Amino acid sequence: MNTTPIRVAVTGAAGQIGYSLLFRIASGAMFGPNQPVILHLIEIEPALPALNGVVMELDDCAFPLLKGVVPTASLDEGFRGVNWALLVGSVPRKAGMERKDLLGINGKIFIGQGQAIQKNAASDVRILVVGNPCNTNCLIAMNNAPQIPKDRWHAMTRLDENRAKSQLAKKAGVDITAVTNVAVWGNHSSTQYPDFVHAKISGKGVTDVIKDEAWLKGDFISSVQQRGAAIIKARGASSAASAANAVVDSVASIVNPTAPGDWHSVCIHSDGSYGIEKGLITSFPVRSDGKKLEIVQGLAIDPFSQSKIDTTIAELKEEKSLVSDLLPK
Ligand SMILES: NC(=O)c1ccc[n+]([C@@H]2O[C@H](COP(=O)([O-])OP(=O)(O)OC[C@H]3O[C@@H](n4cnc5c(N)ncnc54)[C@H](O)[C@@H]3O)[C@@H](O)[C@H]2O)c1
Ligand SMILES: O=C(O)C[C@H](O)C(=O)O
Repeated sequence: MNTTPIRVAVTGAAGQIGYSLLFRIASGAMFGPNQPVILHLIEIEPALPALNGVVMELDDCAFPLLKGVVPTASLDEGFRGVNWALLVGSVPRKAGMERKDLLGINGKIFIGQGQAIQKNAASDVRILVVGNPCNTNCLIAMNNAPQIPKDRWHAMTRLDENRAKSQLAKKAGVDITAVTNVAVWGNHSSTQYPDFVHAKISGKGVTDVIKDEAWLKGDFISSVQQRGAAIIKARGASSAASAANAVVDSVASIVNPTAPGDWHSVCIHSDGSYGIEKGLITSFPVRSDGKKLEIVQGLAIDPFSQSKIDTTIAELKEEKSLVSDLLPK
């Protein structure tokens, strides 16, 4: 048992995702069964009464690994000394909207949060942005915290990876664990490219197992791209439990070594790999050695994949230009 707890800040802690996420972190699902945690729960002032109810429920779980809870509306207090900052708090889209339509409402939240993380967090802080549009919100926070190394910033496409795996497993009639090497490229948006070309089923290329190329190039991609919207239509609210599960998966895959030969998807600061503009927060296939992430290099990108990647990167550039006034010069 480690004796020093990891301090984890969660913004929007009284929201839908928060309600699924906090209990998973406190139970040990994110950092393992021997790692104590202290939760810093950040909400806006009007949500503090609801947050108080969530804190009561956390108490009532008597989690052995939960060594403290700090509920607050103060960004300074909330981010003080934290090792991880999970930026969930922001407004979800409604039916008929694209995620980038939220930039005007949500973008500015990430200026103050980036600044407060830089001022208060532990020197080893790592950040995962979930609130949409998560890539560009992460770009805003990162650029407002220039002293934090760029490789600490992440935005979430693990939900898309998990969705893609589930679709491929169903189509091939195999267990979900047989599907590996699923890369999501680009933006967490309807332009993202879930890459079936490099994905594997039981170690074989997906195209050797699923012969229906029209499905792979058509319904597979669009169903992953549109899954968030389909859930909003069906539930009247955006995905929450599956999103929280993807947050747990994302962090666990960053802090633990990746299985040999496999990779996962997360959005990180582009270093120019695969010709993608430096500095954009872009989803790549990544591997971890338990300490550091690296972009998987050397994948051959065929013309079909390249055109999909070009489209999603063009959208990220467009989003960046829309928020230029939120990025310090
Ligand atoms: N990246 C992904 O894969 C993914 C998946 C699902 C949802 N999301 C996004 O996550 C976000 C949260 O979704 P939800 O369903 O939990 O929404 P929700 O409305 O249920 O909860 C959001 C919470 O954030 C709080 N909040 C708002 N502004 C805040 C601020 N400045 N500081 C702290 N807290 C603040 C609200 O009070 C609310 O409690 C949305 O933007 C949604 O689109 C992303
Ligand atoms: O689609 C949304 O707006 C919510 C979330 O980003 C999702 O992918 O489910």
